[in-house]
Amino acid sequence: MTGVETTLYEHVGGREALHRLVADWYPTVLADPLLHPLFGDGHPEHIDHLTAFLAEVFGGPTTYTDDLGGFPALLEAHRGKSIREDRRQRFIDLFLAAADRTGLPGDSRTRTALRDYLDFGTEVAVQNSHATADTDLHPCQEVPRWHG
Ligand code: HEM
Repeated sequence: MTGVETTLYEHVGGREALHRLVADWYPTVLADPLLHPLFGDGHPEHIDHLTAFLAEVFGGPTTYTDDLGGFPALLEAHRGKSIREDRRQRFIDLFLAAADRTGLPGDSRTRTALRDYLDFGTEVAVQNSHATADTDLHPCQEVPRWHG
């Protein structure tokens, strides 16, 4: 967006705010009857991995790409999961609820970016989760950078 000086990452409160959000969201995913069958009892490292991924998407440090496997790791995580639309929507709803609970800024820059990115990112995850060949994969083949 023209004239905006800060990255989205800085604008939303940096790693601390994103970590707070993901750490609040993850237990609600594990406790959710619709999502539990997919996530099982979870993996504690998921919180740090998703935090790093979102930080990178929003213009923060590139830790996910540099140290955590980058886009190939993300692809691998969703491969074969056959994510259904109702589960995709629940994933988003729980994320937005956690954003409210943890006090992520309520301004339109933050909320528009969050909603738009979640719509996009979950579409990518869903498509890739159904792919049986590389040609079925979503065309976005890298960690996206979301400018808002
Ligand atoms: C914005 C959309 C999404 C993003 C950014 C995202 C990101 C991630 C990341 C970073 C990981 C961990 C990979 C690693 O360990 O490096 C992961 C794993 C996973 N994701 Fe997603 N994801 C998205 C959407 C979804 C959706 C919609 C579902 C299902 C409803 C889903 C289900 C899973 C599952 C089941 C795992 C494995 C978790 C585990 O190891 O315990 N993801 N995702």
